[in-house]
Amino acid sequence: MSVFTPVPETVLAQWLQNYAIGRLVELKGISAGVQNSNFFVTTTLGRYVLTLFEDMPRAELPYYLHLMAHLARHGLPVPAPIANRDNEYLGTLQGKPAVLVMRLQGASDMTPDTDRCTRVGAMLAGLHLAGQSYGRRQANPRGASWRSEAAQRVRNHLPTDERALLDAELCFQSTLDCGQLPAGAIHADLFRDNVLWDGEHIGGVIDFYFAGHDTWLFDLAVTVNDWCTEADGSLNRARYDALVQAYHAERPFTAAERAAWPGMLRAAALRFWLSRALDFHLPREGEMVLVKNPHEYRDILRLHIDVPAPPLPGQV
Ligand SMILES: Nc1ncnc2c1ncn2[C@@H]1O[C@H](COP(=O)(O)OP(=O)(O)O)[C@@H](O)[C@H]1O
Ligand SMILES: N[C@@H](CCOP(=O)(O)O)C(=O)O
Repeated sequence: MSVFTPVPETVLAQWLQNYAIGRLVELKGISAGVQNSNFFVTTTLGRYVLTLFEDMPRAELPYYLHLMAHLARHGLPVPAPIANRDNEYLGTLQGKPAVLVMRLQGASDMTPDTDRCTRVGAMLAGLHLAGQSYGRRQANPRGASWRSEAAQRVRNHLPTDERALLDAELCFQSTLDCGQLPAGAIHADLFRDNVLWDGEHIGGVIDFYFAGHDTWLFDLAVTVNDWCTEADGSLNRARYDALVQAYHAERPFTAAERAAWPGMLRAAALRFWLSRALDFHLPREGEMVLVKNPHEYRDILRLHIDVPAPPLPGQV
């Protein structure tokens, strides 16, 4: 369920007068997603998605919206936010910060083949390169300091074996130096459900609300952990090779990145193990939150420790 805040049609019709996109034809709540209230909005001029931000700080929202606008301007299939008549992306609706973005074509694919992994790898490299000229900067909200803090909050709720795994992993992560790795604006949550396929093409990349400044390699590791793993957490070699080679062809890896890769896959697995374990053990009160299985990411982490992934392509 993703409509936490209802929006009556009469209220939206009035609110749309702040925009130049015609009159309201249809409003429909969207049943996917876990963070915000989302609606499909059709007007006499086009199709849009309305998002009401439920608990994200208003001050952080311009970073995400301007990043989406920047990437769309660079030709990436990212929903461009719509400016209102005051030339602002962010408005207020039902007391919540609210934005309209373009509705993109397509549907997500939870069982992608190697061709789709190739396209995602190439698109992610393009997203990183286009992000180099983005002028704003905001730290990855789920970066290294969040991970340490989240680990302390969840640690005592874990069974003994998981607590030992967490302590050992935090200790390992604290030895890694990411200072030499190329960094910039990253999506940070490029899961299969955040990519819409329109035939063989990527019709849309959505949900930029975990984006931030961090290493490009972290973004790639998040993507590989979701797109290239089997149900037991092991890597699917064909999808893995397709995705990382396509990325490398657009934006070649550096030596420092190749050295950091095994640790980065672990950092990315830890990030989602922690957020899911927090949602599981310390659910946010009063919200209808879809809790995803934390064990999936605990197991991906364990497998990266036991069976390091094949090296990234490039000169040794
Ligand atoms: N710009 C868009 N174009 C088309 N569909 C979209 C767009 N934005 C969101 N959606 C649809 O809405 C659903 C929920 O959006 P999402 O951003 O994942 O929500 P949440 O922020 O709550 O996790 C997506 O699965 C997708 O079906
Ligand atoms: N991709 C994350 C959860 C983030 O939820 P989203 O619906 O906003 O993408 C996970 O799988 O844990």
